[in-house]
Amino acid sequence: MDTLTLKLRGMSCASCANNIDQAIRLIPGVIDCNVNFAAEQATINYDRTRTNLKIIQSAIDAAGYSSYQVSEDILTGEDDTHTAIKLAAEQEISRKVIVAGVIAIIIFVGSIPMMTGLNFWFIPEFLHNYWVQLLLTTPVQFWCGWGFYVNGWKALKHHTATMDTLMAVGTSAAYLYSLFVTLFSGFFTAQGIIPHVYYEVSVTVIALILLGRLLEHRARGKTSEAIHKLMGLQPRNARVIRGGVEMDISITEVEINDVIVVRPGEKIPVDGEVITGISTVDESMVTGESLPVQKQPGDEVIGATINKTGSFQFRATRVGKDTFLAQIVKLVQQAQGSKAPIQRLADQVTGWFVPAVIAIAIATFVMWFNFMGNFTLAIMTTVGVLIIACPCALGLATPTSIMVGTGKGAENGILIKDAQSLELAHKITTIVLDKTGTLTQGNPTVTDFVCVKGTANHNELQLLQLAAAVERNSEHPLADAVVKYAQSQEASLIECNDFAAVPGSGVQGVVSDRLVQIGTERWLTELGINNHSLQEYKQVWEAGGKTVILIAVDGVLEGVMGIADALKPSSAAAVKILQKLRLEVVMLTGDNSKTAEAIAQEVGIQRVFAEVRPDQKAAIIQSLQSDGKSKIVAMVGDGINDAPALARADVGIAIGTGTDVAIAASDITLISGDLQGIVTAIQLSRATIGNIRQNLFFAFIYNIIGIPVAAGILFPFFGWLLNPILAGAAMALSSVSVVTNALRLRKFKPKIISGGVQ
Ligand SMILES: Nc1ncnc2c1ncn2[C@@H]1O[C@H](COP(=O)(O)OP(=O)(O)OP(=O)(O)O)[C@@H](O)[C@H]1O
Ligand SMILES: [Cu+]
Ligand SMILES: [Mg+2]
Repeated sequence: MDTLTLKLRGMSCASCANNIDQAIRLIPGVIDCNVNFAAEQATINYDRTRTNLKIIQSAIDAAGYSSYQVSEDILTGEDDTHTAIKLAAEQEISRKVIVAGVIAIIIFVGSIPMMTGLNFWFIPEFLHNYWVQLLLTTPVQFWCGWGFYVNGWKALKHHTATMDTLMAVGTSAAYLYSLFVTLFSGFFTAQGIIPHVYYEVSVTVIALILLGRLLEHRARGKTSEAIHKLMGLQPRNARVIRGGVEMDISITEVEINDVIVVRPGEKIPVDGEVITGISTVDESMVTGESLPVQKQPGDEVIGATINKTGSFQFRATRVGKDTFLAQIVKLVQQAQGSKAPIQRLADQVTGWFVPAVIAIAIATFVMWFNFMGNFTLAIMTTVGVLIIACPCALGLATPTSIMVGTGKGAENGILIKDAQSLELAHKITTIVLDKTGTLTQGNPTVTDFVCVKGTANHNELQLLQLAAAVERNSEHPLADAVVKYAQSQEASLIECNDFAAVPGSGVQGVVSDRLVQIGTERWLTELGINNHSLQEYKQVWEAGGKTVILIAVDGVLEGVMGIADALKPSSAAAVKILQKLRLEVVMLTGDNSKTAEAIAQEVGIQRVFAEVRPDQKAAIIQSLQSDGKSKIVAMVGDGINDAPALARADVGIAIGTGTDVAIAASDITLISGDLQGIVTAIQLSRATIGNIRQNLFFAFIYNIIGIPVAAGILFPFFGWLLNPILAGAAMALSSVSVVTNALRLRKFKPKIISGGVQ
């Protein structure tokens, strides 16, 4: 399955998004599709063997819209063209708003003497002439309002209707009625009716709707501010050393393995590994971690972060669209384009909204004309209904908040992969934390080493050499610790053959013709290896929260090692806060239960699942999910062994400093690995969902109150009718208020809850 993101052009409201969605879904080979009105983009999952970009694009064209592909490289300036197109569109709308606005004012002023019965010397009488008004209105109707006809027609060709249909029909009705009065005023006077024109209705409504669109456009631009901020972090140039010469080159020319020089205060251009020099780097813009990070040779640096104190040189490891920053931008864009489950309701409503409104409009007309016999009121109420009933606020309610929310997440070092996880996060009831690398720093170090045969004859060193030879082949953090320890003891390197890793248990290999097996006590017991000696060491170390591994050579236990991995400074406090939020916090680890208990006690976790094999982690998540009603389980982990559990959990949260596999399997990534990020993610989810609810309220309330009032439901009781001009104003206001409310989310700041008394 392939995924494709296309930027869309030509949508005017949520019904347009629905139409495009349907058009794409009809293509054979398209598996899933998601059109986002606020982000103006479509994300399409398709089968490469059955369809392709061209077919999809022509289907969008055929539906009456256009599309273009977003470049994956954030630096190619592709986004600039998008901005330019948007700007041009905005300028055109502004021109139309000005023309329609000025003409509306002229017509209004012209009718003041008529309405008030007073004469003003500065208001020429001819302004009230029907023919003059016709002359003024016609360009507004057909130039400013042309877009309504074009889009309405496009929709009609596909047997659908959008807000443009409503606008085209509504304003045309007012215009044509007035035109009829202008041409045949005698017809009305003959029947004893004083003829009246309603040119100002169509002019003002067009002006208001376009003004609303303009404001909405501008405000919507701000919802993707976070992405632009992220993109803006990318420096333009890099200073590389090529052929012994230092030179400034454009960032797009930097290649992998280039050596790059960074001075104090400069931005690090791409991702890489330090080769010489020591410094501290401010990574807050990418990881959300406010404290500067020490860097020395061998450490990784992230592009777009700022070098503080020293100078250093590093080797580029990832450039272009592969850099960490580019990946973040891509993920955030995808998340912003995804659909939250809460939107389903709004989607369902928009689906039948326009046809329903047209039906209500017809019914209104029939009521007023056939039963009341009032043609003028019939026209005006119908126009009012058509104009106030617009689904665009409904279509904007969810996606605008999601855009701001996910962007806010990225700003705080929390990468949210899709809207669904953002929505779910505030409902989490249970948090499962992996031990190694999640609660602990994941930099295990060997602290104790004891050999069965004692230290005589360099037994220790020999055994260490055997162990390191095997562990060199393993990617496990514990293996790393063993290898580092061996290096510090100056153990020499030997070859290892027939290496095999048993996940969750240990590793083995043949070194100098001897079978070396390293792993858990349970595994060695399974292998039939007697491991009774050295128990006293093992127990003491485990009680101290250390991981103990056993080393056997040719089936005989030869030594034990105690490996310590310090807790992250944030762990205990984060656990406390989560518990304060009434979440059940659970620890899940592959490590020995005594070690696990010791660590759990240190951070304040009561429920522990230890000695869980990697393949069982997902099963435990599942059992927690079915443990009582409405359990929403989040899993936080870093390792490859956590991936199935992360995928299984309702919300999988990966530690950004962990493995790529874990990050890929998760829904949310805490870039810096600080567990406080879980709390922030939950708070952000709460804030976003609250904001969406307010938006949906705004969007629905206008229509629920507006449509019946416009249809004249209050007329029999109070004699109230909704002037079509007011309807236009209300409609424009509804989308503006929704977007403005979504923008309030930009003020979101993680609330610091202290671990102590609240
Ligand atoms: N390469 C290895 N060398 C030595 N022991 C290993 C190795 N791999 C696994 N083990 C043993 O298997 C146990 C379980 O490993 P596993 O990877 O499932 O969990 P973990 O990393 O200890 O903990 P967590 O599940 O909290 O991340 C380890 O505690 C260790 O004793
Ligand atoms: Cu609209
Ligand atoms: Mg782990």
